[in-house]
Amino acid sequence: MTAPDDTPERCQAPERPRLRVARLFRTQPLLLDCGVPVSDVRLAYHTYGTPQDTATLVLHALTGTSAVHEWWPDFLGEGKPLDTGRDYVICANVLGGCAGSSGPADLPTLGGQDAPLTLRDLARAGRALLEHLGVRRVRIVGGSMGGMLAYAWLLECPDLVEKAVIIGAPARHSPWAIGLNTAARSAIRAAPGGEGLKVARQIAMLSYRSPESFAATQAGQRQGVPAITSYLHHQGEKLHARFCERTYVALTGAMDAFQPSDAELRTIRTPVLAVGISSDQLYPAAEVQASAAFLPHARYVELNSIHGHDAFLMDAGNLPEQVSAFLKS
Ligand SMILES: CC(=O)SCCNC(=O)CCNC(=O)[C@H](O)C(C)(C)COP(=O)(O)OP(=O)(O)OC[C@H]1O[C@@H](n2cnc3c(N)ncnc32)[C@H](O)[C@@H]1OP(=O)(O)O
Ligand SMILES: N[C@@H](CCO)C(=O)O
Repeated sequence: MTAPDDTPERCQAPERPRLRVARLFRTQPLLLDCGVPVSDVRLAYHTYGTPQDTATLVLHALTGTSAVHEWWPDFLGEGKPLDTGRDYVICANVLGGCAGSSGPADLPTLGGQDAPLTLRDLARAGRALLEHLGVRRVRIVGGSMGGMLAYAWLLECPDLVEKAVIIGAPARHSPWAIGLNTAARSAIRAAPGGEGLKVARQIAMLSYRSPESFAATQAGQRQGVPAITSYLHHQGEKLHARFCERTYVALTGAMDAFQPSDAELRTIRTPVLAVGISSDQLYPAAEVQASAAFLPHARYVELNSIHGHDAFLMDAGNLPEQVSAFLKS
């Protein structure tokens, strides 16, 4: 990863993707929904393509980063939905994240605890980044947490959003999703310092794939233990090496607390493409479809894959073509 800088790239097209950091809310603080004001917020971001005043904004998943080229190669590039030959593509690590943006350790506390963040807080911080970059209108594309955050953008910044693609995400968390996050946060609180985060990732991984996916990829033994056991340990170690437990608690808390009403969802006038994933155990396709049904201008399509929730990242099928067609329409 190259060193970040805070220079908006107005005059030249970037040669290689580069992490930049914008410093926002330096004169006027961001007032979080919990009532705490935050000044001098850092948002780390990548841009792709030539700067324009209309952009495509990518909203990453829970443990994602702004480096879309690293995690979504099927979607980013010339002729792809995030068309670097035609569009100005922006992705920022969310407020509260741990990939260059201001995270819980940088933010003020509330009653001695990390100040709770909301998805609307994250959207408001993102809006300030767009202003910093001179962007007036956006098409937004988000998967998983990024899809829920897209709902927050549609409610918080309807004036900015031209259209939205919401992949593998409901408008609000079900008891099932909150329950999984509760168990993950309990693990972190029971074993702070890393071991709990590893267990949290193991729990989450079981909801990100499917029984059929693991039967296909993790049958049998590996080094004397069931392959799935060794796989989950490996995934726990991997997340521990790249993620922060306070961010995990903050972002899962923000997702769980986001509960827009049916009436609020019906006010969304923006055209939306909602995508369910046939084998999603975390956010069942029917739940994604039911959320989209509240939106007056939503179309629903389904990605068929055995690989569960993570299919949008690893087994996208013809979804890139469908997203391209929607964004160009
Ligand atoms: C690649 C990145 O961009 S990660 C940084 C940014 N992260 C994000 O944006 C979040 C979104 N990305 C993700 O969640 C993930 O990267 C995904 C879903 C796209 C892919 O997950 P992966 O873990 O790479 O894929 P998969 O489930 O196939 O696991 C492969 C890994 O498990 C290891 N593995 C597979 N089976 C086993 C097993 N039985 N025992 C031990 N290890 C195993 C592989 O060796 C490989 O390890 P490595 O990643 O250290 O090379
Ligand atoms: N696997 C993705 C999806 C989570 O929703 C991540 O780790 O962020």
